[in-house]
Amino acid sequence: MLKNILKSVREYKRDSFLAPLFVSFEVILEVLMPFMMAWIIDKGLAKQDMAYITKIGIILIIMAILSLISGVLAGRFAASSSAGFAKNLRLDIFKKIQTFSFQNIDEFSTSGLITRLTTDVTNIQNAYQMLVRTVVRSPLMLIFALVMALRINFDVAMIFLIIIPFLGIILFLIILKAHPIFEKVFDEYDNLNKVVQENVSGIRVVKSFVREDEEIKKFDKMSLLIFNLFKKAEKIVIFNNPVIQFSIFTAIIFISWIGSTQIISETMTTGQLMSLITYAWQILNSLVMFSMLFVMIIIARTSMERISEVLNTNPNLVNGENPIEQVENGEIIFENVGFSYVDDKDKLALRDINFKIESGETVGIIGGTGTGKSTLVQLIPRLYDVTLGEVKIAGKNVKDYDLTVLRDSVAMVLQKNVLFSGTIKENLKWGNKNATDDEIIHACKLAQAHDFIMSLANGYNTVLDQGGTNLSGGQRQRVCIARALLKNPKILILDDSTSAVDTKTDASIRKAFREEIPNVTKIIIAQRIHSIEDSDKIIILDRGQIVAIGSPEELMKTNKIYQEIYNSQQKGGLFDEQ
Ligand SMILES: Nc1ncnc2c1ncn2[C@@H]1O[C@H](COP(=O)(O)OP(=O)(O)OP(=O)(O)O)[C@@H](O)[C@H]1O
Repeated sequence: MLKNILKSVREYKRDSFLAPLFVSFEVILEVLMPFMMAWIIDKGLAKQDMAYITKIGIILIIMAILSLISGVLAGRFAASSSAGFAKNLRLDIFKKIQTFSFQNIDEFSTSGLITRLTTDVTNIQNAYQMLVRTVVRSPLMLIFALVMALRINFDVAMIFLIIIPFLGIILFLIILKAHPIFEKVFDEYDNLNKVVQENVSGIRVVKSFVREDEEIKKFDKMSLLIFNLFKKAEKIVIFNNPVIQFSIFTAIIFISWIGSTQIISETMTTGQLMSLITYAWQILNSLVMFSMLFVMIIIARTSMERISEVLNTNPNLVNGENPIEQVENGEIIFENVGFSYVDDKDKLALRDINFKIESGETVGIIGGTGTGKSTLVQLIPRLYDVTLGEVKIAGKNVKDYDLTVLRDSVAMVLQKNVLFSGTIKENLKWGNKNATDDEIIHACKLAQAHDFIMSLANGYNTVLDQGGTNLSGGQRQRVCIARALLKNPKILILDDSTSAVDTKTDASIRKAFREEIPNVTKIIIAQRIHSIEDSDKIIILDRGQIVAIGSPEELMKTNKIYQEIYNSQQKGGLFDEQ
């Protein structure tokens, strides 16, 4: 886990090495200073030797300045190495997420991935910064101060050898108890992010349903849960400070008591006692720092586990060996296809799906909500892989194609398609980054988007807000269709993508498709039967299975479900027109 994450340090290895190096200089100087102060007291003051006091004083000042410079440099390198490491780590996670399949993303959840990219990386950054400064500083300070103390007075300094292992055990117990709670905290962070993400992206719906109070309550509940978990974890963690303080103050009292009796009996000098007390403080300091580092490591360990989960996940949709580099035509075959979102053959969202679509055909898919229409079409460009059976395009299993080639040949306008911030033209160019203005206009004309785009003050250069919220639902759908057309696909799938477009424009889009792109296989999922009644074939889905398949005329004659839908919508249509 650690190795995998530390790979992201890369070009910041030098700074990560320099920080502890300067920390070591700082520690050596800090530990030597009390020793020399003892000389001033014992040798200089006792003999009233001003020249000696001045000489050692000047050396001490130089050492203090050098220690300060080392400290500043160590801080600078620690900050740059940790910030750089975090930057690389974030990029590595982001890159990995780009390789994920829909299924991988479902497993982690979008909010889970956002927490990993933000909070978790920040935790690791903080711990790393502390680590490069403290990992050398604390043990070095502890060992040097201890050695110096033992050198001054072995018997008195023995007290530290009892206290340090005692504190080590306590710290270990604290980690053991606090770690599982921090783990829970981060899971709750995922949920908090989910609430925020849902609320912010759906703020218009929240407002139109006057759900602000409920949303605030939901958020408050989540925050309170995190607060309580943190409190619980901190209650355990906070315990280490008083324990350390108590132990060290006991040591200082003990040293002062023994030390003063030894001064009286002239087996110890005042300077030595003063140095011993300073070393006790340094030991205290390094233990406190060490315990803080431990707390950070407990938090960071949870974050590291969560991040390495992402980094270690192999995208479950990858190219096979020698992938096919070209899709010949738009013929689609489903053979005994079954699909489960949870990869469980007993929980199939689609079962026994068999059909053939000839290249260039227009096929409509209808069925009630949740019957598997979107699921079925997502198997064509391999957004998900089948659980059972095979999906073939132009006679070859979709798994045998190069993924990029496959997805370039299958343009899909998803039900929840999004536009990104940028101009309309930039969004359209997602379909083909080399598209000329003429090609863009042609695609927009086919999608019946050109006229409304031209009516905007800045035409194709109109800047869209995030999600394209400054366009109407129907306008957004048409831009998305044009974007898909620009890919020059062999197969075009519209997943309920004209639902917000008026019936007349919808008919014009279909007419344009028929006339202008006759060789492209078109699959249209629709709720309105009008949107598919001129298809070559219609597939009716019910509870994940095909219940009928045939031309609209055949179905009208033979299929009860189709007749019912047709008649009910026909009535609705007449009613609308009255
Ligand atoms: N990402 C997912 N993870 C788990 N289950 C899912 C996921 N997406 C859809 N499902 C489930 O699969 C089934 C089919 O959903 P699908 O979206 O294909 O239906 P649909 O016919 O397109 O519905 P609609 O017309 O409402 O869009 C539903 O029971 C749904 O709950």
